[in-house]
Amino acid sequence: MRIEVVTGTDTDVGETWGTAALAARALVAGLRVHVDKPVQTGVAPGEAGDVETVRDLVAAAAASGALDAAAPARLTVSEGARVGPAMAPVDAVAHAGEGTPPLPPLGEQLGRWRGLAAGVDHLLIEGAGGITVAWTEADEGPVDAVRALRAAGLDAGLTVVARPGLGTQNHARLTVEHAAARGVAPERILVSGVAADPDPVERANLVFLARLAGAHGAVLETVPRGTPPRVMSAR
Ligand SMILES: C[C@@H]1NC(=O)N[C@@H]1CCCCCC(=O)O
Repeated sequence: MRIEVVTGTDTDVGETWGTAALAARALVAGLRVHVDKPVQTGVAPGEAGDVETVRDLVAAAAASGALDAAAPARLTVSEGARVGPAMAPVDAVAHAGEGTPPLPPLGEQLGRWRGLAAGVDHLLIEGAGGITVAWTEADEGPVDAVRALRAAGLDAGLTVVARPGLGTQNHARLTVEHAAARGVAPERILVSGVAADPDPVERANLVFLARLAGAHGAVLETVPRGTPPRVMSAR
């Protein structure tokens, strides 16, 4: 049983796309996969959230023949909480108005993850935005999640999803160094949305990110643009 907590270097860097690619890779290997989003914000009741997007991408990949026809049945998804405003989770609760329940505390999320992990081979936990964005009112986020999972005896690691374009060097380095300083060196940097023919900026960024990953014992992998989302080892 493997648990992978997925965070971004920022919001909108292709975290869900990267999560779908990681799910697809595990499904191709024949594993039973669960994708959980502890806190989904910015989505109204009944609308598709990020985990439904992952499920739809996997279904489309199977329909196109890129995944075996039985793969979608090996994938399950869930959300821990959903809060309407498109804001950081703590702010979303504050702005959602009276009657909005507080965010689930980390202990409650941990209990859910233990239950979810028991039924599958691979559990992916997708965050909300970047590494310091809190999932709880006690200011806990992805690093705390990995630490709590490990403290509970589970095999958990951290993946950082980065975008390929200008600005990613600073965001990626801050993210990786923050995680490492808190005792959770990322195991993977996943560059989401890499062009088939990267421009000089993207090529330089891939070199930079490979060096950053190497310095922290992480692997660098990419998810090319274009469906289906798939993980490739970096050039
Ligand atoms: C709205 C989006 N929904 C979601 O689940 N993640 C995004 C939230 C990102 C929060 C970024 C906070 C910040 O870094 O400023």
